[in-house]
Amino acid sequence: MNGKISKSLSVENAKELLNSVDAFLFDCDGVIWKGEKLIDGVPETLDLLRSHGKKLVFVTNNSTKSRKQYAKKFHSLGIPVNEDEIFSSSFAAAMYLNVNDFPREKKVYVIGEEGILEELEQAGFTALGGPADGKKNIELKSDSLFEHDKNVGAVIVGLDQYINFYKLQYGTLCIRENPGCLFIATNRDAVGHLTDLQEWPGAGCMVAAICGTTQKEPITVGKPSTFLMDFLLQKYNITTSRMCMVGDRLDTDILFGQNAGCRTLLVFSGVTNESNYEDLSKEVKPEYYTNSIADMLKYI
Ligand SMILES: O=C(O)COP(=O)(O)O
Ligand SMILES: [Mg+2]
Repeated sequence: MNGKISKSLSVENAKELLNSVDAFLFDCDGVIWKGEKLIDGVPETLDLLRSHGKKLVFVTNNSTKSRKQYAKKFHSLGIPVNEDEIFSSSFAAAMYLNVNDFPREKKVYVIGEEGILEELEQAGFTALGGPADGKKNIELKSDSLFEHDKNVGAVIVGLDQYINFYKLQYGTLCIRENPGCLFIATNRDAVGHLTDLQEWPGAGCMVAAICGTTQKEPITVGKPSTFLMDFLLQKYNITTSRMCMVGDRLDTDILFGQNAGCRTLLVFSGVTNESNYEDLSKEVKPEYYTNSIADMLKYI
């Protein structure tokens, strides 16, 4: 909807949107929850949409969990969601290697958390790094040489609250010294609502660190890349023009929706709000915007 004027969601257009869409694609952080806390009215809204026969799908850039771990989180918050309704950037990273025939005898170094490791393992890949390297310290001594595995053929970088100098050196050496080593970013979100009260550094800052050391740009598999859309389309026989992407970030969620040909709805319950919207929406404009998905309860 670039170039067009964005509209505030209202009784009239919410009904039109509902009638012309078969699936709602929801971003998670800032739309469904903030950290461990559900956003008000979300379970009721999802129930309402399901009662109208809509398919609900969850597309998250947060790579710290696998699809299985996300399904558990949804259940613990009282929302019944199946693993196959979740499309996370951790899954995207493993699938990128899969569809590109990454050799199973090669290894993958992970700057990130458990979610990426679980998805790699499920896809049959051997991973190194991740949380296990979170407590490793470096001592910069004149005679010490940092050894890395020459068999690492890909480095995946995602959100990592335990990022350290050891992981930065490991990932950097693999990309710089192992011939053909891939540099994959799960996503490049600047910040995210990892807790309910404030925003925290997003995967974009971990990715930027490795861009800085290697002077290379990664392959990004999460939003706004439409890589995950192929998997979604394999599962749901719905044309993208009858899907609506709902998110709190313009440069990932809304752009992903637009890149894929979906309708788009921006919500002000996460990183974009009424005060920064004007500034942030210069390049990417959603079709609709509203305070929270719970507004649909009023409009539908
Ligand atoms: O927290 C992040 O990195 C982004 O996650 P989201 O795509 O669910 O908003
Ligand atoms: Mg979000």
